[in-house]
Amino acid sequence: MKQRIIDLSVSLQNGIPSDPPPFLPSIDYHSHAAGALQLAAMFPGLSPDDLPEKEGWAVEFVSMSTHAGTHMDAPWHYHSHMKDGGRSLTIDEIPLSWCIGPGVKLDFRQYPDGYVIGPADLDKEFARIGHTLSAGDIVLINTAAGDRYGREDYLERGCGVGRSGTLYLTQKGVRLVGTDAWSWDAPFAYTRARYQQTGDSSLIWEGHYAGKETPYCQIEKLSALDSLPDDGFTVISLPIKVHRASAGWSRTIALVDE
Ligand SMILES: N[C@@H](CC(=O)c1ccccc1NC=O)C(=O)O
Repeated sequence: MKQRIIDLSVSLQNGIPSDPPPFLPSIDYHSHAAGALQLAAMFPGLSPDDLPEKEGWAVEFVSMSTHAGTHMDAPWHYHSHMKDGGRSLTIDEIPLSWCIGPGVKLDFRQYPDGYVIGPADLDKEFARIGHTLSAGDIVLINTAAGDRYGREDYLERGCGVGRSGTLYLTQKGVRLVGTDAWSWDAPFAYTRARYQQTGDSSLIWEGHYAGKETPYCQIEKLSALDSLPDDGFTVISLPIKVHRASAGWSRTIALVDE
């Protein structure tokens, strides 16, 4: 069967507000002209003028966190150990069977920024699209943040999934979820206000911390979720293996039957 490939990943890019300022990625581009000098230095007697149109190699040096761009969080990101005491999985330990599977997309673009999705919202959306959740499904949420990537308000846009919503998914055997927002949790600007009003620290990062009970991974900063069907597609998201790390950059794609 013929399959269409949809790229669900963003490009890492300088100069866009993709993360809080201290965490912005930085890409240092070395030109073909600079590369000609580097290459010539490795071959005594060679001049940059001897290279094709005086060009050597282009290369980039990148400084960034493991959470820059489209990436997958491992349970180690949200706690060092699980509720039962076992050490949390790091990104290099995630079973690849979690990373490839049937996808289902939930459309939460109409929910207000900062809204915390719970089981009733999930039930309503699964009923609307007529999908029965199965163990191993990869659940992607399309939020209002999706079409704001690279814009000033990206970090404050979209809804997130709370503790009860996350447990609803993981208790049914979901091991990988994804969002086009900055975090699986609601934007911190809203959680900060709720924390200030209530003093309740259990509201902070509640969706992430729910993974201490049943481990799961979340892909963040996805792109183009609006071009996916509701279900009937395969997600492939293979995180780069960074030894004992909390996350890995992950080129994420969907395969849709034509
Ligand atoms: N959005 C992520 C956190 C995150 O992206 C992050 C956390 C710590 C340091 C840097 C981060 N992001 C980008 O560099 C989350 O809520 O899991």
